[in-house]
Amino acid sequence: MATQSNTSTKTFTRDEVSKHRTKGDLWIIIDSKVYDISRFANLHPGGLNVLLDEEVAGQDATKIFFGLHRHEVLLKPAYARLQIGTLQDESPVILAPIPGQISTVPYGEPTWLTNGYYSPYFKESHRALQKAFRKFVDEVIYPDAQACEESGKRLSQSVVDLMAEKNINAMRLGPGKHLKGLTLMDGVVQPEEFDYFHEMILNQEVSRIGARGYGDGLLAGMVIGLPPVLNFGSEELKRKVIPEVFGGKKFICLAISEAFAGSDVAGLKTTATKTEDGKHWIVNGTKKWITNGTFAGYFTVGCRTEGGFTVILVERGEGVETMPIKTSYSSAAGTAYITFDNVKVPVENTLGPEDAGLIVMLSNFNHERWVMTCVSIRSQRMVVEECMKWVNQREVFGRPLVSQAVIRHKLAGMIARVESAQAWLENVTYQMTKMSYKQQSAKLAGQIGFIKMYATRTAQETAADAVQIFGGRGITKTGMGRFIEHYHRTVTFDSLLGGAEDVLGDLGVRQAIKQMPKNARL
Ligand code: HEM
Repeated sequence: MATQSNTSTKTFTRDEVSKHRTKGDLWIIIDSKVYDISRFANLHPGGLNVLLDEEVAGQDATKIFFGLHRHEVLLKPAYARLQIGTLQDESPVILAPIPGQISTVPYGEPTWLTNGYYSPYFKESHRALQKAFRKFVDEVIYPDAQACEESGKRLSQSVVDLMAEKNINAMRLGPGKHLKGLTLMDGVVQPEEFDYFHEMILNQEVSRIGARGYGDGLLAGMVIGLPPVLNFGSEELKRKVIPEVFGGKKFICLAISEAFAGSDVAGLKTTATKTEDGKHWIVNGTKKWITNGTFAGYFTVGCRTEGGFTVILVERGEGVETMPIKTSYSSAAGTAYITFDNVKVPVENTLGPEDAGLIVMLSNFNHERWVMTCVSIRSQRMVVEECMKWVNQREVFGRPLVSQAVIRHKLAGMIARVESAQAWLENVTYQMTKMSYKQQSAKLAGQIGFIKMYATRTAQETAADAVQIFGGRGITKTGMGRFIEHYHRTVTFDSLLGGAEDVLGDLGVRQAIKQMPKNARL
């Protein structure tokens, strides 16, 4: 007989539940919770008949349920309210994720976050930032990411405002003077102690959202477009632009590539010519694949000028038009095609030396590639975690999927790849904390090229393996394999943004050969 354990939760015996097993009077048990699906059954996306099966109707359907649905299905309010009680003297084993929680799935977290393991690199402030920021990502960013990745809308202003309040935007530009005097993430880390490991944490935590287009829409344009202003802009320009961007009032993007040319700067066709009085630039041309371009208010633009190449900050206004480009990830990224038609820009907006602006671009490449590497490696880890869960819960031929040797072989490769990439990343990051920016350019450009090449290549291998493990679900946009489908569809972005793999590998080898000692012989 049903007993009332408190005002809202009834308890039932398994026997009682088993009496409700027909169309119109249908109960099931999932993880000790009792659901009345009598009315829902007709609306069930998987159909009515499967619910009337004798192993399901009135029975404990935990195993079969988790073989077919993600846990999040039961957490949705529309479905959660189908629960009418729990089993007497039993409690749930499968607990809902708690915001900020650390995964206990083996290899679901980097070693430094895994209970019982050690790392020489991470101090208390790193751990405090990780803890606070993960909670923020889970509670604030993740729900917005899922909604916008689907709708294609840019991130919500309420998220930007909260990020600004906690100075997350400023932290994403890495350590430096721009953090002075700011309260970072409610004070968990002091500006003067903020280093590249803190920044790595932000990059890696945010990539757990599993929404690649939104991830770039989450102000990636700022990460690559603002440093030229920060490092090469006049004091007056910085005073105006930086607070607006960090404060989330205006967005910025980096506009270099064109349909005509990418990193081949000599081939760019966008021009900037001076007015007769020398007070303005007149900018004409087009730019393509510009992340955050559709909603940016500022554009850091690479232009051909009379004697070379110059970087100019253009503000959205007369003559600037942006159009969305459809790519294989969501338009939440704001990827744009931009036209500049006789746009008048004050010469004070010039960033760095006139006609010698290549240095402005090159100076940020290493940092940009390192950021992408952080993201690529952490996304790979999420795929490892998804696969670990799936192979454990999915049954084939009456046994868990992981009992197949070929599946274990694939997992071995995935784990080895992500662990080696993370260990290398931590080493490179440590070097960054010890070197000046100039030393980094000289000594780490090649290493960063290599690690990005390695990370994005292994990411693609892992994506392909994950699809094989998930089968049809790995190519289905909803349900069990939805993160795998998304990852597999969008993984290529990382391998192209910031330089194609072969180009980066080649850069690394050329740098190494340049440093070969003259007396080296076999
Ligand atoms: C409270 C109970 C249940 C709820 C709220 C529910 C909800 C859903 C939802 C939302 C989907 C769409 C796929 C997704 O987004 O994951 C689905 C699919 C499905 N459900 Fe259920 N379901 C329930 C119980 C069951 C049970 C007990 C079975 C047992 C056979 C079942 C069998 C299926 C099947 C076969 C599919 C299609 C799966 C696929 O396309 O891969 N469902 N269900």
